[in-house]
Order: sequence, then structure tokens, then C-alpha cells
Amino acid sequence: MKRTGLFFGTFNPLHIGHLVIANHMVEFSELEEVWFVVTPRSPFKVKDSLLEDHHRFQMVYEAVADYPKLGVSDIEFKLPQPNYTIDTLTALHERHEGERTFALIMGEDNLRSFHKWKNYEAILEYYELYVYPRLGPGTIPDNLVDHPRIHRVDAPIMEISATFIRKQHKAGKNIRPLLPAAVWKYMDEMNFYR
Ligand SMILES: Nc1ncnc2c1ncn2[C@@H]1O[C@H](COP(=O)(O)OP(=O)(O)OP(=O)(O)O)[C@@H](O)[C@H]1O
Ligand SMILES: O=C(O)c1ccc[n+]([C@@H]2O[C@H](COP(=O)([O-])O)[C@@H](O)[C@H]2O)c1
Repeated sequence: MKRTGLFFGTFNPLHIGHLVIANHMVEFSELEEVWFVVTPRSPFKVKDSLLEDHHRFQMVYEAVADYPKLGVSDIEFKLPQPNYTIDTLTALHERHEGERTFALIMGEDNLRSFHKWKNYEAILEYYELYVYPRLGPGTIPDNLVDHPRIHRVDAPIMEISATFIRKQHKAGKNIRPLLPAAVWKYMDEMNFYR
């Protein structure tokens, strides 16, 4: 059984913040591989110049091509929207039963609002959570502090966002160092976020 960490996001586009976290998890936690799960529509997010699913998928695919322990999943493309993580976990579990065990990777910011996720208690009952530090307001609810299924991993804090990248790229700023080379190339050639 392979222990697979799942890193969910819209990845519009994938940036080095995402890549550093995923790589850190796979090198410095019990996780043996990490998959980026590209989400068509996140429950609490408004669509802001969201590229088509296949373009976001392709950019992740190319960015992780030479990272043997990293992968990308399109499982949510055919699931109902908005995409609730519990439903995706169930679908992945069914598809890979006996072959992989799945865990969730999440920033501290998401852990602070995790109690608003669909069936979050069920997620915690069946899956491990690997949490990395993230700046931002709010506190972690008492019942989630020291929870036996929540593991803290001391990954570096990289405060960049895809929103910043899209906005500044549109404004003509050079944001190239914030993107994996393959993502930059794809985005530039396709004239995205202009
Ligand atoms: N710099 C970062 N460091 C660590 N985690 C991040 C970083 N940026 C985003 N994340 C987290 O990675 C996951 C996937 O990110 P997602 O692409 O959905 O958001 P984003 O990069 O913040 O994009 P946007 O600005 O479009 O909302 C989310 O859980 C998000 O909180
Ligand atoms: O399942 C839920 O209720 C739920 C609520 C909010 C977010 N999520 C997942 O968390 C991922 C990151 O969310 P966000 O809004 O921080 O980009 C997103 O891609 C979803 O897969 C899931």
C-alpha cells in the first residue's frame, strides 16, 4: 500500500509555492508520493479568470513531469460541481482500494475553516491530515488542536498566490521566478491571463 498525499486546488496556475509544499511533504513526511488534484470548482471560491480544467491540468502535468514522486489527478473533472473533498476522497478510495491509502495535505489557513467543509468529521474519521504552516488571521478550533489524525509538517512559508501572479502578469510585471519553468512556458505561449 502506497501512502499518497493529496494536494487539492484550482492551480490557476500552479506556482512554486504549491510545488515547494508538495515536494517538502514527499521528502520530509511519511507520505511516499503526492498528487495534485485539480479542482474544477472549489466550494467557497468565486471564479476569477479561471482557465479551462484541461489547461490547468496540463500545466501541473508538465511541471511535475521530472519529479518521480509527484503526480496530478483529474478525478474531479467528472464529479459533480462544486467539488466537495469528501466525495473525491470516496471516489479515489474506490478506484485505488488495496493499492493506495490517501491523506489530505492542507495549509493552516484551511484548517482554521475546516469545520465549514462538507462532512469534515467524516474526513477526519477516515483520513490523515498533513498540515503545513501558513500566515493569516484566525485560530485553529480547539477540537482540531492535537487531533490524533492531524500531523504538522514544518514546511517553508511561501506567501505567494495565483491571484497575485495573474494580476501582476496582466499589469506587465515579470512574475516568471514564481512559476515552474514549464508553467511559465505554457502560459506565455498560450497568452493566458493577459
Ligand atoms: N503560497 C502558498 N503556500 C502554501 N499553500 C498555498 C500557497 N498558495 C496557495 N496555497 C494553498 O494551496 C491550495 C491550492 O491553491 P489554489 O490554487 O486553490 O490557491 P491559490 O494559489 O491561493 O490561488 P488563488 O489566488 O487563485 O486563490 C490551497 O489550499 C491554498 O490554500
Ligand atoms: O469539501 C469542502 O467542503 C471544501 C471546501 C473548501 C475547499 N475545499 C477544497 O480545498 C481546496 C483548496 O481550496 P481553496 O478555496 O483554498 O483554493 C479546493 O480545491 C477544494 O478541493 C473543499
